[in-house]
Amino acid sequence: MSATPIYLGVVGVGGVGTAFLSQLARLPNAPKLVLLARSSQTLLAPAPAYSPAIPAADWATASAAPSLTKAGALPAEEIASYLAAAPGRAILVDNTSDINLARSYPTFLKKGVSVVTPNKKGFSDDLSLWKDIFSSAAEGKALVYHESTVGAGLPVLSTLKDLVATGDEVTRIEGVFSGTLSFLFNTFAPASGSSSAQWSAVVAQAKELGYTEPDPRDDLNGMDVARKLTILARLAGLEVTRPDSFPIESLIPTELASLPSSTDGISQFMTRLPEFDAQMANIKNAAEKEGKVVRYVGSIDVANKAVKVGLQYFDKDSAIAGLKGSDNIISFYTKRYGANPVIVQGAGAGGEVTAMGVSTDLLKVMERLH
Ligand SMILES: NC(=O)C1=CN([C@@H]2O[C@H](COP(=O)(O)OP(=O)(O)OC[C@H]3O[C@@H](n4cnc5c(N)ncnc54)[C@H](OP(=O)(O)O)[C@@H]3O)[C@@H](O)[C@H]2O)C=CC1
Ligand SMILES: N[C@@H](CC=O)C(=O)O
Ligand code: NA
Repeated sequence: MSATPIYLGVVGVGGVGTAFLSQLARLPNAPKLVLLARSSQTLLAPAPAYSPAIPAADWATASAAPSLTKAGALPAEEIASYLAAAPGRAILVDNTSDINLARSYPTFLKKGVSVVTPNKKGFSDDLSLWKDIFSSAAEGKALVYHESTVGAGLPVLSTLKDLVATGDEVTRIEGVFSGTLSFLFNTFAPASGSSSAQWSAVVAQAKELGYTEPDPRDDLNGMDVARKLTILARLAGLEVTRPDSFPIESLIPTELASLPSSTDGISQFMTRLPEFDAQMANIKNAAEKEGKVVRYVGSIDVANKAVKVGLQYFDKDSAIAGLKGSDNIISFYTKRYGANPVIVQGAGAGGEVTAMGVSTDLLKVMERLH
């Protein structure tokens, strides 16, 4: 472990952020938490001493302490300058799903501030941003880790990176990449037994359990899966230009597609979704008529540069049909492993398991920073 003092800024204290802060409080040699922000408030350890630090275990109570500086939302540039000026190495943990914060990663990295995040946006948007993030990291001698952007805390990106780094050739990646969609279909259309659950009620349950994106429409419209496949495809060597550069099957009823992307739009969507339960029941019944179940899956055919995201029927005794809860299953087919893929499987959504991936990345950055 590096002897250099390490200073941490955390943005986002929702489901993942809160779980991360409680894991941080239990880490041995935890870095000093000197900045903590949510959408409208920022808490800072006063510069130039960057002391006292914010107690991770008790940040909500400590936010009233006069020894800490309080501010409203700060521009990303200001957060980057504050962290870069700390008397040691600094790390930003972005626990939001904000594209604008993600677009400013190059600013942090060029200033030498490393980035750890479960936020998919920066790594799955324009290819130019992906390239900018990694060249800025090299320029600023900073590190970027984003394991929880695919499969939450499951070792998906580390497995793929290890395969590629050791010279294996990845030919195909396929599976179930959404914890929310896995939970929805496993509950709504189970492979064994039957379910009378309505689609909209299960969507509300997934949101309640913290599996969905801050806007659950990002799960139901397939974009969350498309973003994950974009990240995997890029790590496997494909230059995917954008996450919508391939066909994506949406489960959003057409009648609700134009609701605004605001908080009000989310609640209108959730309120009106039950009107369309029959549409999803028809999809479930059509699969059942063939003795199968329907699941939402994705695949990357590396040689043919083809990415696919959408619904597919599966035999009831298949591994995908038999998944439980929010489980993801990701199969890597490679030259070295031949016909039997490397498979990573387990919970693919939820605050604690996602935060575990963020904490693991934080430990890796702390070990590797000089
Ligand atoms: N939940 C899961 O299972 C998984 C989530 N992820 C990713 O983790 C990230 C967080 O998800 P989750 O915790 O569920 O989301 P939540 O909606 O629960 O929390 C989001 C947090 O980000 C804050 N926030 C949003 N925009 C900004 C901003 N511009 N500046 C400062 N703070 C901001 C919100 O502030 P406020 O509190 O003020 O509203 C809130 O605290 C997302 O990128 C998601 O894709 C990845 C894998 C799994
Ligand atoms: N909303 C996402 C969270 C993890 O990436 C999902 O359900 O998979
Ligand atoms: Na992961």
